[in-house]
Amino acid sequence: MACALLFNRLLPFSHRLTRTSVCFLSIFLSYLCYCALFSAYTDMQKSGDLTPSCQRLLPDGAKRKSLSCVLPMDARPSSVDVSRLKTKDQRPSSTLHIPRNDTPSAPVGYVKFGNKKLPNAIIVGVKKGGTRAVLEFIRIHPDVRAAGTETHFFDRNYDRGLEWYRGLMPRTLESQITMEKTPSYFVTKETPPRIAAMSRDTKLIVVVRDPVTRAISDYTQTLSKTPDLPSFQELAFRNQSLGIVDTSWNAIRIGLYALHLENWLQYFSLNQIHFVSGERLITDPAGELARVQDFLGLKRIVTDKHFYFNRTKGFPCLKKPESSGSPRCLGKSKGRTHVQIDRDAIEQLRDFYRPYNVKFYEMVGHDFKWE
Ligand SMILES: Nc1ncnc2c1ncn2[C@@H]1O[C@H](COP(=O)(O)OS(=O)(=O)O)[C@@H](OP(=O)(O)O)[C@H]1O
Repeated sequence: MACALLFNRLLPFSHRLTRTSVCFLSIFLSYLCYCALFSAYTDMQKSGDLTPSCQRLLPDGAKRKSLSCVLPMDARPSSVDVSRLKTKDQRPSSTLHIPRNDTPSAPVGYVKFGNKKLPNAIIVGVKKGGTRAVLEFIRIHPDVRAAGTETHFFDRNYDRGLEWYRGLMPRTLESQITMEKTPSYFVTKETPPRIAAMSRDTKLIVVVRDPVTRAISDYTQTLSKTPDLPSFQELAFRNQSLGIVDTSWNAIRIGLYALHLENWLQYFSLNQIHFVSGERLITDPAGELARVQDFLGLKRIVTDKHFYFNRTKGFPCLKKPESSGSPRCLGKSKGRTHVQIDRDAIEQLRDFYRPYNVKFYEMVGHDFKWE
């Protein structure tokens, strides 16, 4: 418009026809330029040419710390072939799924790498053995990601199917291990064949603890939720004066490790199962974690420098990460003061468990020294 007015004032009428043609021509040329630019931009989006911004976050060698890749919000396709990412380590398993509005927790401008995979390793037990500590300690390893809650898939939720189970897992890069822990698996008869049906290569971790202490810990937890529970002795013995133990009580039954292990060995070989000492996990967490990392085929990254002994808690806790945050101890339900049980009852239970413990030591080739 401004162009037309200017021309009207400055030039005589005879030239107006030519001027109008020039105006139309320039509008038409602008339209052509706009079309060409727009189609090039759309092609770039379709081809997923997002490499430059991802590469800034994923330099060679920066293996898997960068789980997010910053993309401009207006250049986000729903699923992008990441075969263009330069190195294998930069690539998630097959496709880069970029969530849309169904991930409200993701910060604006960020997308997540990786896929949800079925677990490669499961902490299958034992209840009150120290399973939470092992999971929380191993998951600080950059090559490990874990489901936060106990899924109970193989014992209570099996009917929901493997896709439901997979949906509970965190996203992982191809090189990362997916883990979960559900301590009741170890004593559930159906679990070993079900895990074997998912994958015979699944690595299994069992955190074991003196079965007498474990039973008292289990009872202490139940009592905290059910204050009118009968006494420990009433539940543990059918006849205490005759020393007859009630093996139908779960708190006792769980500690018969040799019996449960026999069931597992029908489906898995011993070298697929790693036993963590619940006692040493408290006195030497770094040593136990070194063995767990070896078993999982991981570089020993979780070491002494990650732990400190918290005197108030009476347990090892995780040190403050370098970047930010605060030191982390497990919650109040871990490391409770145990209910006092009389010495005779404890001695009777030790006598009861001894042959089962010895059998267990023989089976696994390690003496846990529960005396
Ligand atoms: N670092 C650290 N901090 C706190 N607690 C620790 C730690 N390492 C091992 N433990 C022991 O873990 C016991 C709880 O075991 P679980 O996590 O397997 O319990 S549960 O089955 O998930 O309820 C818990 O048992 P209780 O002491 O009887 O409460 C602890 O003894």
